[in-house]
Amino acid sequence: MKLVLVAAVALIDRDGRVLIAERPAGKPMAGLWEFPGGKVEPGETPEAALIRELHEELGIETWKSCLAPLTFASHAYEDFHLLMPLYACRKWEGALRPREGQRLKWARVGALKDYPMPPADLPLVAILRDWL
Ligand SMILES: Nc1nc2c([nH]c(=O)n2[C@H]2C[C@H](O)[C@@H](COP(=O)(O)OP(=O)(O)OP(=O)(O)O)O2)c(=O)[nH]1
Ligand SMILES: [Mg+2]
Repeated sequence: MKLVLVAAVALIDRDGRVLIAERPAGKPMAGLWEFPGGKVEPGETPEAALIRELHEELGIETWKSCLAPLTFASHAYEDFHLLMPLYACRKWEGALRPREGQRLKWARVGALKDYPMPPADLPLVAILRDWL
Protein backbone atom coordinates (compact mmCIF):
# COMPACT_ATOMS: atom_id res chain seq x y z
CA MET A 1 0.00 0.00 0.00
CA LYS A 2 1.29 3.42 -0.93
CA LEU A 3 1.94 5.71 2.04
CA VAL A 4 1.00 9.33 1.33
CA LEU A 5 2.29 12.08 3.58
CA VAL A 6 0.03 15.13 3.81
CA ALA A 7 0.61 18.09 6.13
CA ALA A 8 -2.49 19.86 7.49
CA VAL A 9 -3.14 22.72 9.85
CA ALA A 10 -5.84 23.93 12.20
CA LEU A 11 -5.69 27.70 11.86
CA ILE A 12 -7.22 29.13 15.02
CA ASP A 13 -8.51 32.70 15.21
CA ARG A 14 -8.76 34.99 18.24
CA ASP A 15 -12.21 33.63 19.09
CA GLY A 16 -10.94 30.05 19.06
CA ARG A 17 -12.65 29.18 15.79
CA VAL A 18 -11.03 26.80 13.32
CA LEU A 19 -10.68 27.30 9.57
CA ILE A 20 -11.98 24.60 7.28
CA ALA A 21 -12.00 24.59 3.50
CA GLU A 22 -14.29 22.80 1.11
CA ARG A 23 -12.43 20.51 -1.28
CA PRO A 24 -12.98 21.90 -4.77
CA ALA A 25 -14.94 20.10 -7.48
CA GLY A 26 -12.76 17.80 -9.52
CA LYS A 27 -10.51 16.78 -6.63
CA PRO A 28 -10.92 13.47 -4.82
CA MET A 29 -13.40 13.84 -1.95
CA ALA A 30 -14.78 17.06 -3.49
CA GLY A 31 -17.36 18.76 -1.31
CA LEU A 32 -15.94 17.49 1.97
CA TRP A 33 -14.54 20.03 4.42
CA GLU A 34 -10.88 19.69 5.36
CA PHE A 35 -8.05 21.31 7.21
CA PRO A 36 -5.92 23.36 4.81
CA GLY A 37 -2.78 21.63 3.61
CA GLY A 38 -1.54 19.23 1.03
CA LYS A 39 0.93 16.60 -0.02
CA VAL A 40 4.51 16.83 1.17
CA GLU A 41 6.77 16.83 -1.87
CA PRO A 42 9.99 14.81 -2.07
CA GLY A 43 12.79 16.54 -0.18
CA GLU A 44 10.36 18.83 1.63
CA THR A 45 9.71 18.97 5.37
CA PRO A 46 6.06 18.88 6.54
CA GLU A 47 6.43 22.40 7.90
CA ALA A 48 7.80 23.72 4.60
CA ALA A 49 4.99 21.96 2.75
CA LEU A 50 2.40 23.65 4.95
CA ILE A 51 3.96 27.08 4.58
CA ARG A 52 3.92 26.55 0.80
CA GLU A 53 0.33 25.23 0.74
CA LEU A 54 -0.96 28.07 2.93
CA HIS A 55 0.54 30.50 0.48
CA GLU A 56 -0.79 28.66 -2.59
CA GLU A 57 -4.27 27.89 -1.29
CA LEU A 58 -5.02 30.81 1.04
CA GLY A 59 -2.53 33.56 0.21
CA ILE A 60 -1.25 33.84 3.77
CA GLU A 61 2.22 33.60 5.22
CA THR A 62 3.29 31.79 8.35
CA TRP A 63 6.49 30.45 9.85
CA LYS A 64 7.86 27.19 11.18
CA SER A 65 7.96 28.64 14.71
CA CYS A 66 4.20 29.27 14.52
CA LEU A 67 3.34 25.66 13.63
CA ALA A 68 2.79 23.58 16.76
CA PRO A 69 2.48 19.81 16.23
CA LEU A 70 -0.89 18.76 17.61
CA THR A 71 -1.70 15.22 16.51
CA PHE A 72 -1.80 13.08 13.39
CA ALA A 73 -4.11 10.92 11.32
CA SER A 74 -3.19 7.46 10.10
CA HIS A 75 -5.99 6.24 7.88
CA ALA A 76 -6.35 3.46 5.32
CA TYR A 77 -8.15 4.72 2.22
CA GLU A 78 -8.96 2.26 -0.51
CA ASP A 79 -5.97 3.08 -2.70
CA PHE A 80 -3.45 4.60 -0.28
CA HIS A 81 -2.62 4.94 3.38
CA LEU A 82 -2.75 8.53 4.61
CA LEU A 83 -0.29 9.74 7.21
CA MET A 84 -1.24 13.30 8.09
CA PRO A 85 0.38 15.37 10.82
CA LEU A 86 -1.95 18.11 12.05
CA TYR A 87 -0.40 21.33 13.28
CA ALA A 88 -2.06 24.17 15.17
CA CYS A 89 -1.34 27.74 14.11
CA ARG A 90 -2.55 30.98 15.68
CA LYS A 91 -0.29 33.43 13.92
CA TRP A 92 -0.06 34.31 10.25
CA GLU A 93 0.11 37.35 8.05
CA GLY A 94 -2.10 38.45 5.21
CA ALA A 95 -5.81 38.31 4.50
CA LEU A 96 -7.31 34.93 3.71
CA ARG A 97 -8.07 34.56 0.02
CA PRO A 98 -9.44 31.29 -1.33
CA ARG A 99 -7.07 31.06 -4.30
CA GLU A 100 -8.46 27.79 -5.63
CA GLY A 101 -12.11 28.83 -5.57
CA GLN A 102 -12.70 26.80 -2.43
CA ARG A 103 -15.29 27.83 0.15
CA LEU A 104 -13.83 28.71 3.54
CA LYS A 105 -15.51 28.64 6.91
CA TRP A 106 -14.47 29.66 10.41
CA ALA A 107 -16.23 27.14 12.60
CA ARG A 108 -16.52 26.69 16.33
CA VAL A 109 -14.96 23.36 17.20
CA GLY A 110 -18.33 22.15 18.48
CA ALA A 111 -19.87 22.93 15.09
CA LEU A 112 -17.31 20.98 13.04
CA LYS A 113 -19.59 17.95 13.21
CA ASP A 114 -22.05 19.84 11.00
CA TYR A 115 -19.54 19.85 8.14
CA PRO A 116 -18.88 16.54 6.40
CA MET A 117 -15.16 15.83 6.58
CA PRO A 118 -12.97 13.02 5.20
CA PRO A 119 -13.08 9.94 7.43
CA ALA A 120 -9.41 10.40 8.38
CA ASP A 121 -10.32 13.71 10.03
CA LEU A 122 -12.94 12.50 12.47
CA PRO A 123 -10.49 11.47 15.24
CA LEU A 124 -8.65 14.76 14.76
CA VAL A 125 -11.80 16.76 15.43
CA ALA A 126 -12.26 14.97 18.76
CA ILE A 127 -8.67 15.70 19.78
CA LEU A 128 -8.95 19.32 18.69
CA ARG A 129 -12.14 19.71 20.73
CA ASP A 130 -10.43 18.45 23.90
CA TRP A 131 -7.33 20.53 23.24
CA LEU A 132 -9.01 23.90 22.50
N1 LIG B 1 -5.40 18.93 3.07
C1 LIG B 1 -6.07 17.93 3.63
N2 LIG B 1 -6.08 16.71 3.02
C2 LIG B 1 -6.80 15.75 3.62
C3 LIG B 1 -7.48 15.96 4.84
N3 LIG B 1 -8.10 14.80 5.20
C4 LIG B 1 -7.81 13.88 4.25
O1 LIG B 1 -8.17 12.71 4.23
N4 LIG B 1 -7.02 14.47 3.27
C5 LIG B 1 -6.54 13.77 2.10
C6 LIG B 1 -7.26 14.19 0.85
C7 LIG B 1 -6.21 13.93 -0.22
O2 LIG B 1 -6.22 12.56 -0.55
C8 LIG B 1 -4.92 14.24 0.49
C9 LIG B 1 -4.47 15.68 0.31
O3 LIG B 1 -4.53 15.92 -1.00
P1 LIG B 1 -4.73 17.34 -1.69
O4 LIG B 1 -5.52 17.07 -2.90
O5 LIG B 1 -5.24 18.37 -0.75
O6 LIG B 1 -3.23 17.63 -2.00
P2 LIG B 1 -2.64 18.96 -2.57
O7 LIG B 1 -3.22 20.13 -1.83
O8 LIG B 1 -1.16 18.76 -2.55
O9 LIG B 1 -3.27 19.05 -4.01
P3 LIG B 1 -2.80 18.49 -5.41
O10 LIG B 1 -1.66 19.38 -5.79
O11 LIG B 1 -2.41 17.05 -5.22
O12 LIG B 1 -4.03 18.67 -6.23
O13 LIG B 1 -5.18 14.05 1.89
C10 LIG B 1 -7.45 17.23 5.46
O14 LIG B 1 -8.05 17.49 6.51
N5 LIG B 1 -6.73 18.19 4.80
MG1 LIG C 1 -4.65 20.66 -0.50
